[in-house]
Amino acid sequence: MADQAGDPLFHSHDPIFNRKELLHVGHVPDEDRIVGRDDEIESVAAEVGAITRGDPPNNVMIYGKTGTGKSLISRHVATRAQDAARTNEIDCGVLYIDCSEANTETRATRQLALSLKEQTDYQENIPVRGVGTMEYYQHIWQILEACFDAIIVILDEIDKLDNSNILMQLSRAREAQKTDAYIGVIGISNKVKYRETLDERIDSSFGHRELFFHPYDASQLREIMRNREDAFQPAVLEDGTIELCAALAAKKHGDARKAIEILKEAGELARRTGSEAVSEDHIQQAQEVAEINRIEELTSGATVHAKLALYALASRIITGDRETYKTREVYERYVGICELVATDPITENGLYRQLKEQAFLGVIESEKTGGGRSQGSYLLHRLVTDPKHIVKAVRRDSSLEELPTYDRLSGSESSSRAHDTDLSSFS
Ligand SMILES: Nc1ncnc2c1ncn2[C@@H]1O[C@H](COP(=O)(O)OP(=O)(O)OP(=O)(O)O)[C@@H](O)[C@H]1O
Repeated sequence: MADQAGDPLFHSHDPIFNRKELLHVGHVPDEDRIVGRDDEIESVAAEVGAITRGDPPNNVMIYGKTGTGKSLISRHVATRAQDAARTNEIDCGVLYIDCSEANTETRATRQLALSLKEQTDYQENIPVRGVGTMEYYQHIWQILEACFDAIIVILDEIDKLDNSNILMQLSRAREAQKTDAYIGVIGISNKVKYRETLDERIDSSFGHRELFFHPYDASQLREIMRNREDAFQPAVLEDGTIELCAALAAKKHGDARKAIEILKEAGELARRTGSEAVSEDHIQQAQEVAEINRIEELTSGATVHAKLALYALASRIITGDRETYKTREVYERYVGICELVATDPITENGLYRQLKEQAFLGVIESEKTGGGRSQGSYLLHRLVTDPKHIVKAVRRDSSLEELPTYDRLSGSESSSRAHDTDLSSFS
């Protein structure tokens, strides 16, 4: 076998990245790389901080759009509280549960029990299957009794849990004499209306404070990225790239994750194309890739007809002179497109339902407009993103790759190619 270090196939030096791990999705940055969240850090600490003095903490719910630092700040404060508690000789555990994966009470309690076991020298076997929620709670109470004075449990994406009983069990554990340890829960959700979904009994026993994290503005996003500039080799990021990346992410909704992802993708693009620097052009291209990926992900569970409906709306916008179209107008285009891909169309009513589902997923916006008493009202549909991205995302479906490209629809590609599609039905 060839010696990898000496094999010219594998470069020992990465010309673009220096510490790429700083840009990985799951990376938790050090304290000195956290920017623009001082007030939020203090607010969360004020709720759970009593733990560090051996007093009962408050539960707290953090709301905010994606990428606004909810998970990061929760983990950061919980870890600092754990350290501060230790200096006061208080044993405080920190547990993080991603409820989008552990989305049932059994899964969440199993993960809690297993994580607690991992942090201690608890000897009893905790089976991973074949036992119910009650048994996992038993292990949790036993471990808490034996090993902890307090714990902070972070329940990320809490709205994905199929029921919220765990909140009641954790907040009533002392009262029900299951354990003497104090338990503080930090719940995290993108859905501001989560509280309304809680059973009254659970809501009252959970008795939490609510905090709202606002989106970052462009200057905060710039700072967040500047603080990770050493992810790249010195002088690789051209002037203006971070500013552009921050401006693009701020335009979306101030999502720090998106900003970091775009920066990383731009670096990958530069490396793939053999460039020595990351330019504004790489950032623009990376943003497009990120947006197409996002749409592909959002529509991954959708039917072919839903994708064709989206494509029909996008193609109307590209070839027309308006941003909004009625269901009937989208349907007419959709029927023509079905012919192109040899698929039987569904009914107009069926298409209307598909469009409504896409509105629910946040890919389009549908607004009722109309017409006065005699004319009746109708829906107008608009895309939330650039139609070019929709066309590219839909064409990634292997059964739909024969659909006309964006360039073909917009007329920027010549129509003399061998496999040209007849667009006469699009007029
Ligand atoms: N204030 C900040 N300073 C530095 N990096 C940040 C900051 N806020 C967020 N980030 C980075 O942005 C990414 C997303 O942050 P985080 O996971 O905390 O967002 P979130 O609000 O929990 O999003 P979601 O609801 O999608 O889970 C992470 O990589 C995180 O390190």
